[in-house]
Amino acid sequence: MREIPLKEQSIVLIGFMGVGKTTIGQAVAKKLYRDFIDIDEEIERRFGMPPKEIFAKYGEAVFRQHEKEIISEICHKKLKVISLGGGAFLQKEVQDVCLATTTIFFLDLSWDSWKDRISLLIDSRPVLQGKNMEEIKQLFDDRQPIYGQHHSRVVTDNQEIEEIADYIADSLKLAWELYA
Ligand SMILES: Nc1ncnc2c1ncn2[C@@H]1O[C@H](COP(=O)(O)OP(=O)(O)OP(=O)(O)O)[C@@H](O)[C@H]1O
Ligand SMILES: O=C(O)C1=C[C@@H](O)[C@@H](O)[C@H](O)C1
Ligand SMILES: [Mg+2]
Repeated sequence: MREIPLKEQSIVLIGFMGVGKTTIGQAVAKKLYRDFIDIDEEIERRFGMPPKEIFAKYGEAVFRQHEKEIISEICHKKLKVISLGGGAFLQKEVQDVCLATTTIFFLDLSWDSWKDRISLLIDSRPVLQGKNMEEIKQLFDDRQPIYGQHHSRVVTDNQEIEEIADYIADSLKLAWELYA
């Protein structure tokens, strides 16, 4: 398959759950006049239920299989901004298809900042259910290496959503100019 030119590649946001992929992805899409696709919302639309219910009714493996298939399909589309779910990059096939077809930004938030956000996440994120803080920290640490494969890393501690989105949009415009 022919390589997608840099400027036309979809932008993919990765990172641990709750770092802001969905929120920031929406803002980046607006700034770049692109369509926004959130993979969790896409899975929810196709199943007619949110990830938490899919996990409870069908199990994580079924969720991951659909997540992988949907990402493989959507990454080949041009000119989108795509936010993945926090665990999507656990799958090698997802890493490979995103690296080959898109420009990937890793949203990097420290544990100290992330833990202050937990009340916003605890009810809706199935992988946090039933875990104590120590176990959640372990999950946070265990998952960091999977986000190591990316094209650009953005440290998001103490940054407003709009500031992060501006940074991503501006750095993309610079890269498109430099590598045109
Ligand atoms: N930079 C930020 N500053 C303050 N709050 C933020 C920031 N980014 C995101 N949030 C808040 O954190 C919460 C989680 O954000 P969001 O749903 O975008 O995370 P996510 O990375 O998409 O998570 P998931 O991996 O579970 O899909 C939301 O309530 C959002 O408003
Ligand atoms: O980090 C995870 O494993 C997940 C994050 C969410 O975005 C959802 O994709 C789902 O709740 C699983
Ligand atoms: Mg999200």
